[in-house]
Amino acid sequence: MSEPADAPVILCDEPGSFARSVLAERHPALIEKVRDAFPYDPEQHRALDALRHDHAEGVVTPLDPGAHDHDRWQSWGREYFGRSWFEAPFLWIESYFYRRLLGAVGYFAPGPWQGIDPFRPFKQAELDTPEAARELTALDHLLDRPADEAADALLHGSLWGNRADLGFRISSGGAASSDAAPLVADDSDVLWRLLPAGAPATLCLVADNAGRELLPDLVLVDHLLRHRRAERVVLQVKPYPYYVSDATTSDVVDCLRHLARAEGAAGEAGTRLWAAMADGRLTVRAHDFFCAPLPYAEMPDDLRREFADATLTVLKGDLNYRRLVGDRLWSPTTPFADPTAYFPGPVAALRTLKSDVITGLDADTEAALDAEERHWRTSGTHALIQVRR
Ligand SMILES: O=P(O)(O)OC[C@@]1(O)O[C@H](CO)[C@@H](O)[C@@H]1O
Repeated sequence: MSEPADAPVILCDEPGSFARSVLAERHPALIEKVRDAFPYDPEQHRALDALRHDHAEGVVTPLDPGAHDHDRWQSWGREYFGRSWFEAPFLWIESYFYRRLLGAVGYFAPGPWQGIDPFRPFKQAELDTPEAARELTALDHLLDRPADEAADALLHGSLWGNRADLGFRISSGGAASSDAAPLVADDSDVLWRLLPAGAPATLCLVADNAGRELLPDLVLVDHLLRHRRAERVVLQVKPYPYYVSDATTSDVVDCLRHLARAEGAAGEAGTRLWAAMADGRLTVRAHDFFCAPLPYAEMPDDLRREFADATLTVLKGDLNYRRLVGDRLWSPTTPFADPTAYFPGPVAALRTLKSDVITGLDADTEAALDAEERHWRTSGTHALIQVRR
């Protein structure tokens, strides 16, 4: 079994590794996708060219000294500046890549492009797909079922919604789905015991992707509030665009509007959620730490207090999992409770597997996965619900 001291931090220099492929293939493709999606000016094109070149062949350079977050990144990245992008820890360099991409298109600098989300067209297109429409229509039947049965179905909808990750789809050739496989770990009974109906629970939901992941997340939130499994829900999103499709406050607004305008049960859920925002039962927060290149073990005190005050914190998605347990090559049978022992309150991970990090499997499951599929850790075809009380 791996201990933190001997579970190696994932770097990007290992030939053939998933982390290396993200840097070598996913990031350059994303730069071009963003470039094609906007009528950028010559300066923005030059900045994108420079980022692409540095990323492939150059070294990691610090932010411009005038950048609002220069000092923060200086302290987070001191040891990686001046080295190849491929020598940095995977978790750190991916966050820095997104920070630099936003910088290249002028997201942070005062001027006409300030605050224009370069990923917005992709996130919005998600909402208008026939698949998204079908998922909302299906709620008409689902929400008629007994509350516990509906709760389970909505929990799974939110879990598998995590496949709707646009970064992942850039490198998986667009495939977002296959039939849902049995979960590789399933603590959903523990999760439901932490949220019994009628108890005054506060749920903290740390969102991941916008669009087709956030819609089922919001429908789940509506169900928990409506059936009194939660008295209050705090939805934590990113303070700025990140990892392509991660949800920001604007994306929450887009999804709530989309739901509220829908027909049938989806529209009713949207109307209830709109009201829950107005009366404070549903709150949106966007802590800076959610875009930091750090594991949750290094969270600041104010966020630690928020998590400590929640009855349960649910972390959605693959990146949140990496940050929760640490972006390390754990032995898969390392108990989930070990690397999450520091977390200040009960915590659940809802995640489809899209990176090498995994803990909490039993030995038989690990053996079956190894026998069944070479890339089970990164293919996005497996999922888990893990809980540490
Ligand atoms: O957090 P999410 O949206 O579930 O997944 C993010 C992701 O696609 O991006 C990283 C590589 O770019 C991996 O951790 C993971 O595969």
